[in-house]
Amino acid sequence: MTGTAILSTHGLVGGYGDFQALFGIDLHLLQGEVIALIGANGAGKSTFLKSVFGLLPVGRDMVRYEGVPVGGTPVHKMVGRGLAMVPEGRRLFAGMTVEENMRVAIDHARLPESEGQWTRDRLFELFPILREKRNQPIEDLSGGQQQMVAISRALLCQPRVLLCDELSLGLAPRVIREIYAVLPEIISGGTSIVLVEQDVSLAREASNRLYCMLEGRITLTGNSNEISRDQIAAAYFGASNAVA
Ligand SMILES: Nc1ncnc2c1ncn2[C@@H]1O[C@H](COP(=O)(O)OP(=O)(O)OP(=O)(O)O)[C@@H](O)[C@H]1O
Repeated sequence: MTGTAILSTHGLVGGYGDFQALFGIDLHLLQGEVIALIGANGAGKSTFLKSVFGLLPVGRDMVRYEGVPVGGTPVHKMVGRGLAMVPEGRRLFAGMTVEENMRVAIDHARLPESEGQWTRDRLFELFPILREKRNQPIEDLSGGQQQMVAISRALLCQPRVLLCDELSLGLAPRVIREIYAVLPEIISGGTSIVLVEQDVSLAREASNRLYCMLEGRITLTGNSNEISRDQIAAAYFGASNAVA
């Protein structure tokens, strides 16, 4: 590994009660990098993100942030250290407006809005439609607009690492492109990104490096522009099902 890992996992195991979903995940995210985590339904991608973020119990040494063991740290403290997550399904606060959803993040952020990279104004420049809709209830927004709020809410935590769970889920291709187009700006603001993504082409295009998961294990890793489609197919479905 060259460069400094801002986030890494070491033999990460985890799951739900007696059900083990992750079997020794070794992964690292370098400063300024986007890594994509791909894999079929049920491979363990969301479980991995939740385990890193403190939503599921894991051993302390299994997750390191800037080299410091942080596994099992509660979510609010993870946010305080510099992690934020855009969860699968967005999980916005129903009955609240766009700006009220943003305020919740501001109240729990690593830094005050005035000292952080991300302000509401900057996010309204990134997603102009949200400025127009800022006083509307979240339920009145389209799926794509809600995803923009979810990303904004996470960025207002002023993260140094952003964990994104399936940004493209249920969205039209045009909207997906619009959302993925902001990733370079997020990176240039000093935030590194872990992207969980079902769409392999999108994952390869958007990332520097890629990890493929199968049944709770990493089956392939490498530079996104160097890994072949055949290698991905073998890692995604298991070697015996690889497409020739
Ligand atoms: N809350 C839960 N309780 C028990 N088992 C769960 C729970 N959530 C997920 N699992 C199981 O853990 C395994 C990994 O699921 P996970 O959601 O992490 O996969 P994934 O790769 O994110 O897939 P998807 O794209 O469908 O979300 C699966 O076998 C799944 O059935």
